[in-house]
Amino acid sequence: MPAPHDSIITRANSLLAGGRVHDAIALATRAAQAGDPDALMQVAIWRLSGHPLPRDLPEARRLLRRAAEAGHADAALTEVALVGNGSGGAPDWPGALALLRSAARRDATAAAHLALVEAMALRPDGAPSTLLSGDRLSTSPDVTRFRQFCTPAECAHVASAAQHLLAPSAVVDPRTGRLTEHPVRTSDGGVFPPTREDLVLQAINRRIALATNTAVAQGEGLVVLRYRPGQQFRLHHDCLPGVRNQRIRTVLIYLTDEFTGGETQFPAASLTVRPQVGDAVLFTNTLSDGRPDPSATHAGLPVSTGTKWLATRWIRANPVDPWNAAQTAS
Ligand SMILES: O=C(O)CCC(=O)C(=O)O
Ligand SMILES: [Fe+2]
Repeated sequence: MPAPHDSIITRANSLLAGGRVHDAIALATRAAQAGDPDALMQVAIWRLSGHPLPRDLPEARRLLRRAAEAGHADAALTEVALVGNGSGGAPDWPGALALLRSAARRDATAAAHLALVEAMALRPDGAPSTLLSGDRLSTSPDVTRFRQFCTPAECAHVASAAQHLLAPSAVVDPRTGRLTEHPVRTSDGGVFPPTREDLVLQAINRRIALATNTAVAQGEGLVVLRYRPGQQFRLHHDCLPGVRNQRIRTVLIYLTDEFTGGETQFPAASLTVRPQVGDAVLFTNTLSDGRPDPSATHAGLPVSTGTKWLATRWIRANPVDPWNAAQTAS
């Protein structure tokens, strides 16, 4: 028997670990129905992940709503993310912003997000209200740089929001079972899942959509990479082998510039881009017929000193569903 002071969540998780799935669900669901904020959040997480309950995004949103109303700060932020990015309903920027405003009255994290969003010039749908203009650095490959695409405060936010997502890009060697260095990318990195797309990130994603003349839904989840001295992204192409929905464009946003080395290089154009904080580089990976453009091969050169932080958004030919990873891979 678990100790009586164990939380419902601890008890539900130990029931799950012991294979007593029905008992775990019954315990947490009962507590959620009684209005326990942690239980509401737990059942919402199960509804989002699809384990041990079937995925049900609208139901997850209803549970998050009740948890947020009961004062669960993380539930409130998750609800804001889902309302804004259209998980379990149509994307609703004004609705998400109103929820963020109300969360910001109680929660410092929400208030910090709101301050960053309020400093942006946005249309009612969250897209930038100003035109973005870039400088063409090369035509083959097609590379454009947008100076100060993000403010230093936005860059700092993206990097710090990504801290808990970072994992070494090591892979398991199938022969030895041991972790070994990824053959191409030695940085640490992570992808923001839809549940963690706060409105600062969503506004940046909308800005990227405008700059690339694509729909927000064509973008894969924003990736953040951190390169320490010696780390690099060796020469590669962003197109994926054998997929129908190809990565047609890439946007890189330099989140820091207090480092040496770490330039982005496009050998076919003899082009080397020196990162400056907030600058974005947009390039096209495919030719007009949709096939990969060989000249778009590029590298992130090794960092010599300091730490390079980068945000990458790979943009597909057609919308991707962030809740369906299999679809992203094909
Ligand atoms: O680190 C860089 O400058 C390049 C990153 C890159 O190629 C990518 O994220 O696809
Ligand atoms: Fe790349």
